[in-house]
Amino acid sequence: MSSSETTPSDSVDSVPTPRGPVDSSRVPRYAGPATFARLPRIDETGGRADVAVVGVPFDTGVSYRPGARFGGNAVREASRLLRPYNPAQDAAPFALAQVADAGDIAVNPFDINEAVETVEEAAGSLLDTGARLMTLGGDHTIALPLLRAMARKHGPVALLHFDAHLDTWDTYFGAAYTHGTPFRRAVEEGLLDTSALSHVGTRGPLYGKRDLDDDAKMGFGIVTSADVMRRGVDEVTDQLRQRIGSRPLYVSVDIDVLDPAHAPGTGTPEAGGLTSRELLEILRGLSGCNLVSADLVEVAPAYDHAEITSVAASHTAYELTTLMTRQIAAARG
Ligand SMILES: N=C(N)NCCCC(=O)O
Ligand SMILES: [Zn+2]
Ligand SMILES: [Zn+2]
Repeated sequence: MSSSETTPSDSVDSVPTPRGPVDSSRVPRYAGPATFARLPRIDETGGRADVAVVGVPFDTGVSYRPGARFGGNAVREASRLLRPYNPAQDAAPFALAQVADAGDIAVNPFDINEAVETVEEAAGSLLDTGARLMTLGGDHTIALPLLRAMARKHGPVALLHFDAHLDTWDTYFGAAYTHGTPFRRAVEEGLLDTSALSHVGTRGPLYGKRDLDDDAKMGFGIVTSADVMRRGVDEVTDQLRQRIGSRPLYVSVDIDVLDPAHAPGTGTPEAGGLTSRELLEILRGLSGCNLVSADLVEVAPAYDHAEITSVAASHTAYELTTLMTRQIAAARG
């Protein structure tokens, strides 16, 4: 397929021209194995990527429906339809910097502690090459080792967390590492800049009012899904941007932030969520933020229909990737 990939012409001095996606006008987009957006595998770019898309097929941390271990590959399949120019951000993301698919991290499904260590190590190795990460989960447990790797590189990071759930609960069945607890652990470990923590899209029943009190004590601000509906995307995005400022920013998107009408394929669905249009617009509004890496988690394709969820997820990852490549290109001048 290498003879049919798009070859962007606007290379920057001393930076190799990025190798782009397979050209879908010459090779049918449904042909061949799936990589994210039909981009090259990282072994096809000499192990080099400015943004590495990496899968984490792991769902041992879930409290309800399993299946997010298949999420990354479902997103890759759905991403075959993405195109090289992103009009909403006026950018050709894969021409601005090298985005490559780094494959999957092979994590132990029978041992959460070991899995968490494996993710941290693999993420750290990719970050050490200079890449930013666009991680495709997997359940939300993986945000903890990803944030450990981020903090090691950047120090405590600002967090923008899109999710129906707080994910700052303490333990489930006595277990500290679950998909409902990563951000409490991250605060406890000092991985986050507690002056810039926001949940967006929060909704649904809680265990008690104390969940909110604990969350606020950790430093989180909450923009509920009803806030997005009442105040609108622009006002909410302005507020989030002010809170983030120029800090290194990590974005974690749990696909259940979307209403089940927009993302049925997930393990812990909650009614009354964001539309995919709202999510994509808020993300686009982050342009200029110092986005150091992002994850997209909790896609569970067994509950999906007509790829509704994985298509929304692929577009979410596309907007996040575009933000990162724009920033990389701007820094190169
Ligand atoms: N989907 C994520 N990440 N967390 C949901 C935890 C919901 C619960 O079982 O209380
Ligand atoms: Zn959630
Ligand atoms: Zn979550």
